[in-house]
Amino acid sequence: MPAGVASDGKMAEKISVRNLSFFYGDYEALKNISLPLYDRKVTAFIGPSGCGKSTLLRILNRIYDLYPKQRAVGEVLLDGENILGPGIDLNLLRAKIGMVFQKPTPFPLSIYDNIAFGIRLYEKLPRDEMDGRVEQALRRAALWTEVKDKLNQSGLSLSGGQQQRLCIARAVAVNPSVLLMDEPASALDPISTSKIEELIDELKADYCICIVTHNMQQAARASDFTAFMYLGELIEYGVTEDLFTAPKQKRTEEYVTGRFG
Ligand SMILES: Nc1ncnc2c1ncn2[C@@H]1O[C@H](COP(=O)(O)OP(=O)(O)OP(=O)(O)O)[C@@H](O)[C@H]1O
Repeated sequence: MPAGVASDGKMAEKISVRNLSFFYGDYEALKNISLPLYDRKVTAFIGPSGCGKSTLLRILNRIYDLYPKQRAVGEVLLDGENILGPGIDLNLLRAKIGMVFQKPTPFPLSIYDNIAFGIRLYEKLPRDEMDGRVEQALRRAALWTEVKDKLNQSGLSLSGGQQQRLCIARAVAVNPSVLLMDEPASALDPISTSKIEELIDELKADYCICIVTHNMQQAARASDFTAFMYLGELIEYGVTEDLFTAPKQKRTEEYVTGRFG
């Protein structure tokens, strides 16, 4: 059976978001959202500023848990298990669901240790195996040839685009099954942006990828499915090409054609 296909021949639903609402204190930032996130596909979250895209992404690995007064209601099933429930090991969850932020955030460590640091949290490996894992992660993030001769230099010495690929390498190094990306290319120049988009296209062979983007062309180019959100509601979800060429909702059409937002 091909990867990413369930036993009944359908695409495998890696994450199922079900009746999800989210509150910052009393403010309801997400209202009863339900959608599937398929394995080995890219899903883009789009919508005008403040519609809840980042909030939705941040629920998927429970980053909101770090903040008091933030609360999710509903279910987010990862391989059938509700990750919003009690008793979830958050470190394990964040190893399974990696996250890449808008601004590259390398640790102030060597390139090598940026990758090894995360692996050491979960596994104790002899040096030669660790070397192999670091190389593998850097290759996956299309960075190896650029850094292989300077692994001991600081991650902060790299260009912005390289730093972002280092962060992607750091996320994939712990063998996640889902990658969340919050506007991963918005701080980068056009060449670095297209490298990140190419990389997303390669990585989707192995991961379920969710990407928040303000860039309509990027969503259209890089994603298989798109969710259009507005004021905390999911207005429309579907195959990216359909949503861009034949949107069902008027507000989706206005947004994707640039008439508002
Ligand atoms: N820490 C917070 N405390 C209170 N309200 C918040 C907080 N973070 C976000 N919000 C509110 O929740 C709503 C959704 O915000 P969110 O950042 O998810 O939107 P977004 O679609 O990602 O926006 P942008 O495209 O501008 O990043 C907004 O109304 C925002 O003001």
